Amino acid sequence: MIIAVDGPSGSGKSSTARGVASRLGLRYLDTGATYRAVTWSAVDRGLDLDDTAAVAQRARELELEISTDPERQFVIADGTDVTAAIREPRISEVVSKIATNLDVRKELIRRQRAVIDAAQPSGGIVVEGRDIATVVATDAELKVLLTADQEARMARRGAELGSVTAEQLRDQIVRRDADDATVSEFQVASDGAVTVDSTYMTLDEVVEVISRLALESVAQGRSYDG
Ligand SMILES: Nc1ncnc2c1ncn2[C@@H]1O[C@H](COP(=O)(O)OP(=O)(O)OP(=O)(O)O)[C@@H](O)[C@H]1O
Ligand SMILES: Nc1ccn([C@H]2C[C@H](O)[C@@H](COP(=O)(O)O)O2)c(=O)n1
Repeated sequence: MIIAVDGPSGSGKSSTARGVASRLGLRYLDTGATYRAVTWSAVDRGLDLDDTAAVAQRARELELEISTDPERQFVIADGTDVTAAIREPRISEVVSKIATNLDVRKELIRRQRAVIDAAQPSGGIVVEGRDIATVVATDAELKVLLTADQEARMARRGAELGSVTAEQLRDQIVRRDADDATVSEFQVASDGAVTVDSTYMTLDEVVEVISRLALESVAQGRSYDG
């Protein structure tokens, strides 16, 4: 089974997808972490991030190991544990440049699909990002567009980051979504996707709703099979 969770920044995709995977005993893939790892590597090597060919070459060459255990997440890039480093503001500020590089996307989508395929024998995977339902795993059994209004998303990110200015928060949420939306459609639900608006829901409630939708889609699949 594949559960796709897409949506804008700060809507709760990572926390929710990880929670659903833990609850249902599935694997979990944070596709944003793959874009962040390439960004970390390009910055580490001092590449010009506007040099799309050089950055795409880096994406193809990077040795990337990403955990799909929802209880123990890590990312290793060329032998370095970058789990924490890829979340630093210096990476968040520039990651959209790498995520809008179409050759980088091609390479990372190929790798993401390989991870998804590898998870199938163990029961399935919850995959979160921006283009999972529309590009990476169009055959997902359940497609969720997870939203929350902009104020709620900015407040959540503010609480997570601590002391940040309103301008920094706006950059993290509004500017990044605008840039990312130039290459992926994550602001309206794609065909067959269910929209879950988490603005007034707790994290536990969102995990509960999506887990229930997943179990219902499995039950429905069984009855179609006869
Ligand atoms: N329903 C919720 N209610 C309140 N806080 C939430 C909820 N869901 C997630 N959060 C909190 O909001 C913050 C952002 O959540 P998360 O990182 O999961 O979002 P995201 O959509 O994956 O963001 P990004 O795409 O930018 O990585 C986290 O601190 C998380 O704990
Ligand atoms: N499937 C995906 C996943 C992520 N992105 C972009 C969006 C951000 O610019 C960056 C990091 O994502 P985050 O960790 O903040 O969710 O990668 C994308 O374009 N497609």
